Amino acid sequence: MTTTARAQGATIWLTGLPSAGKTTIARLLGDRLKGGGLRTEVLDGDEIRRFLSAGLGFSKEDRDTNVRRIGLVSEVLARNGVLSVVPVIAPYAVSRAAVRERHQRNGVPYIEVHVATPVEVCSERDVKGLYARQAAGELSGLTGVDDPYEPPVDPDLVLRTQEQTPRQSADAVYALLVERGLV
Ligand SMILES: Nc1ncnc2c1ncn2[C@@H]1O[C@H](COP(=O)(O)OS(=O)(=O)O)[C@@H](OP(=O)(O)O)[C@H]1O
Ligand SMILES: Nc1ncnc2c1ncn2[C@@H]1O[C@H](COP(=O)(O)OP(=O)(O)O)[C@@H](O)[C@H]1O
Repeated sequence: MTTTARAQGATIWLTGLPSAGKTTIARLLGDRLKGGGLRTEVLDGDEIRRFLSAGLGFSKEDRDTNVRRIGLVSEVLARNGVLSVVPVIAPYAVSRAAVRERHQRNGVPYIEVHVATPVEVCSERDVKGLYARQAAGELSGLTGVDDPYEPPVDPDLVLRTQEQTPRQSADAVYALLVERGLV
């Protein structure tokens, strides 16, 4: 088989706070990529926590392990020609750097998108009710509230979703992929 630019995979990692918009954007982007006939996977963080990362919690160590595992799965997919979209918080810079470095070492494209929705907006959206539960004292260690989120220092793209529709956010990621010759 001849390798063409269109057969090149990549990891597209969407990092950000709970309710920032990662899943919504990943699904819209995934649908658009699949609709264009491209091999695409959206790695669902919740599903991974049920299986591959079953038993892991939300300590720094467990989150790091979770992110590195997902990074490896995504890299394997990407080096086999899949556009792998990863909507996972990945709160620690060191974990994200480890995933990026592995990709770079192995020549696999890696795109980091910061879904940079402010915590005030995320807590208003509160899709899963986590912010309310934290405020009610029913949950602790919520990313961005009483657990760290280290914002990416040099992401490939920053999305200010509070100023965009979900479609506009997904289109911005798609445009970056076009610019990088990945679609
Ligand atoms: N304490 C705490 N902090 C953050 N998130 C929490 C927590 N407890 C449960 N959840 C839910 O689990 C989802 C986060 O899983 P991730 O695998 O993306 O997180 S991590 O990268 O390992 O930190 C995350 O999903 P999203 O809301 O889609 O981001 C939450 O719904
Ligand atoms: N520009 C945008 N991009 C993504 N989501 C948005 C945007 N504007 C509003 N939203 C809304 O924010 C919520 C984000 O939820 P979700 O995608 O589950 O977040 P996360 O996966 O980061 O926890 C959804 O209800 C979505 O409709």
